[in-house]
Formats: sequence, structure tokens, C-alpha cells
Amino acid sequence: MEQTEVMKPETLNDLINILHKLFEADEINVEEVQDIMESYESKPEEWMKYAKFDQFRYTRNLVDEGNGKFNLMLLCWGEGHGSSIHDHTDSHCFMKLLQGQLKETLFEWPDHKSHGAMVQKSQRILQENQCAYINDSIGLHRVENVSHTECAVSLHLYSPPFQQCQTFDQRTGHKNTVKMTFWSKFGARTPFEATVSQENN
Ligand SMILES: N[C@@H](CS(=O)O)C(=O)O
Ligand SMILES: [Fe+2]
Repeated sequence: MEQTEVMKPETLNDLINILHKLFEADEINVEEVQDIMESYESKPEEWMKYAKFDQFRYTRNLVDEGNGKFNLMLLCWGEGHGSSIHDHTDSHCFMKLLQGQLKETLFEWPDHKSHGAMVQKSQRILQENQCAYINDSIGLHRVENVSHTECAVSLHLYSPPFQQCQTFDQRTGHKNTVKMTFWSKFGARTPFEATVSQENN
């Protein structure tokens, strides 16, 4: 469509400016946000300063606070790193691959009657520049970098922003509330005290 072409972000900064405009409105158009995030062609030199990896688990690196309407962050996945099964605290979640591939497994919410293993709905491999979308009405997911040789980097937008989520045990469906923290903010490593309670990975 013409509109999408006009809105095509040439740089990460361009993308951030367009997102600010879109999220000024009370209601957002999920497909429009998804299309615009997908149409940004990842250029590592533009996001490199946010890409900080940990040896043991995936990191969350804050890029932009979206005027309070959204949080935009870079997630850095080392070889074999993955998340727990989790929800998204009633927010929109957009997830764009900037580098590498990620496996996304969707699960149904556990119901109160079933005490057994959680039900898997689908699984897919997200490719570079692809933008996925999920919210709590679609279900729960687990995200993994299954590669043993390549790292992966993804750009996540959450609206409204949230600081905690629920994680689920795949075998029992039992849930826990966990606090989510940032490994870095605006390219600077977060002080140690603030990062100890991260538990979604
Ligand atoms: N929702 C997760 C990342 S992912 O596995 O989608 C987080 O924000 O840490
Ligand atoms: Fe997620």
C-alpha cells in the first residue's frame, strides 16, 4: 500500500519517530505497527550500541520509552538461550528479528481443571526482519535461540509498558509472577543491584 511505502523507516531512528507518532493515538492498528516494524531493514551499525550479551541468559536492553506509551527494547540471545513460558501482562507485544533466527512456541493458557502438561498450539521459526505479534488473548509463548553457533537479536515493543509478567511450568501449568529488568538502558549497563531478580530466562 502507498501509506506503508511512505512510512517505510530508513533507519532505526526513523522507525522510533514513526512509532512515537502512531502511539500518540488512543487506539493503535496492530497490523500497521507490525508492517512498519517489518519494513525496517535491520542494519547492525544502527542498533549495535544496545546489543549487550550475557554468557548465561538472554538480556533486555531498553532503547526507547515511547513517551510513556510503549517500551522498545533489544533482546540479545546467546547460543541456546531461551525464555520460560510467559504471558505479556495484557499488553501488545511486537517482536522483530534483527539478526539470526528465533523459535517461538505458542501454548494455551492452562485451565483450572487440567493439572497436567501445558497444551502446545503451534511452533514457528522467525526469520531476520520478520515481525511477530502476540497478546494474552492469543496465548502464551516460549522464545528460544536454538542455534549452537549463532546469536540472535530481536527488537520488542510492549504497549502499555510493563515491569512484571507470569511464567508457567510446562509440566504442571503452575505459574509465578516475576519482575522484569533491564540489562542496559539507552546503551549503558544497568547497575548490578537492579538486575538480580530477573527470572524469565
Ligand atoms: N516477552 C519476553 C521476551 S520473549 O520471550 O518474547 C521479555 O520481554 O523478556
Ligand atoms: Fe514474550
